[in-house]
Amino acid sequence: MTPTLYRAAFMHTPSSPFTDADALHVQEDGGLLVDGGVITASGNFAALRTAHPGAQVNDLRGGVLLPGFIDTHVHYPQVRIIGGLGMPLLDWLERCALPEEARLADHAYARAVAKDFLHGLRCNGTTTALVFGSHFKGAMDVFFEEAAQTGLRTVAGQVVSDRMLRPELHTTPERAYAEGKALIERWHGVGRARYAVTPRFSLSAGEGILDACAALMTEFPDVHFTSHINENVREVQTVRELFPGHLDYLDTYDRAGLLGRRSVLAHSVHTTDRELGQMAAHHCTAAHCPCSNSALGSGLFPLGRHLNAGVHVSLGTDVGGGTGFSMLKEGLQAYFMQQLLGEGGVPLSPAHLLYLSTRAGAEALDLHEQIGDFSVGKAFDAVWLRPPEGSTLEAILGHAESASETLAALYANGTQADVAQVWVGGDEVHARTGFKSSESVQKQPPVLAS
Ligand SMILES: O=c1[nH]c(=O)c2nc[nH]c2[nH]1
Ligand SMILES: [Zn+2]
Repeated sequence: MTPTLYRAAFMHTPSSPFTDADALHVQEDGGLLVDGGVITASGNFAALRTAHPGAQVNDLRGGVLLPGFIDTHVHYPQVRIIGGLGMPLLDWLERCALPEEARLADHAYARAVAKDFLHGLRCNGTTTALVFGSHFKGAMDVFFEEAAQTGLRTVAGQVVSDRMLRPELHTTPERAYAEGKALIERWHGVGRARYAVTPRFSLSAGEGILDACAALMTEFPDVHFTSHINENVREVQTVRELFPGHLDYLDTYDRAGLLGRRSVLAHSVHTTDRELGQMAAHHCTAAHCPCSNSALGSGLFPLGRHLNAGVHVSLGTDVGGGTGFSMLKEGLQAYFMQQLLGEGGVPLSPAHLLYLSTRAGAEALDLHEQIGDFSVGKAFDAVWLRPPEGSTLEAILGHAESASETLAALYANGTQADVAQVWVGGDEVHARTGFKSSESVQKQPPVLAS
């Protein structure tokens, strides 16, 4: 097939701005040559055009091209209950989340929810997600079937618990193991799907369930692990009472043998220094979910303490405790919360926000050799942000004087309405009306033109 040369103003962070002051890479009139879904050359458009005269040009000027967003904590069964405000975590679970999760016992309902969920991801420019699944195996088969239809990259798992939720959401260690094994054998590594072993949290998962999870991870060492940790003070206190012989919350996962390079722990708001030291030693990731932490009043994420301890941090929307699928909004809220911490906060630049919503997620999932930025050899997973004509964001971008200002404006103002087109592995997975690859795109000067 003829390679495609994408012409766009693009930005990406092939390294971390937390350790590299020059992490933000910008091409104002850039070119990305894509062959078989993989970036084979990257640089200035004119130079690439000369070197590859036979390539088919896809002109994306008039917007900004970013690596596809990577959401490292988002709940599939909760898409339809986004917006339950005014409750702390445990009340919100009981009143909003769990009644809806019980409805996914019905496969037809689960399929409709999966479609809504996957649509929410892709029309917000999210190309990869670490997905907290359903308690029902059937709803997970449905989810993976629907995900395969969309072309998105998903790392997802059946959620397992055996106490303190609702009886219909409880399983046994034997069933958790058997159903997890069947799902891994059917879906892990098939197309763009991967599997994550997913006990809901230690509050609802006794030692037998955690051991069943560990057995799966021993048998299938390249699957992922995800759960919640230290989100809410009442939750933390309850876990302490349920595991009196354990040192702390992290120790409940650690002693079961669940922590490693591919472990992503959501929230980590009330984590102790001992736990941070162990998370770093195990190379775990903390998935920061600032909109959810704000909506449920869980607390202000201590980003500086995580970074100082050497814990990797990524970003998650935590739909439906969170307030929507936009990783732009999530980045902005992460910035706000560090601002609110005053001197204890980490000042986040636009480059940090881009890194947290793209490359940091790829590292969390151990997929950074394949996705997360626009380096040569990476899959072409991308989101083209192009504000609608006449929008405020269009006006702001037209007057931005630097790449950093442009990026800041995107995070401060960008919404789903600005997502014009989305690709995964070079395949178009979403296009706003009027922006199909097959249709001719209006030619406009690049937003970043100097
Ligand atoms: O924000 C959260 N959402 C959930 O669904 C959940 N379950 C356990 N802990 C949780 N936290
Ligand atoms: Zn969650």
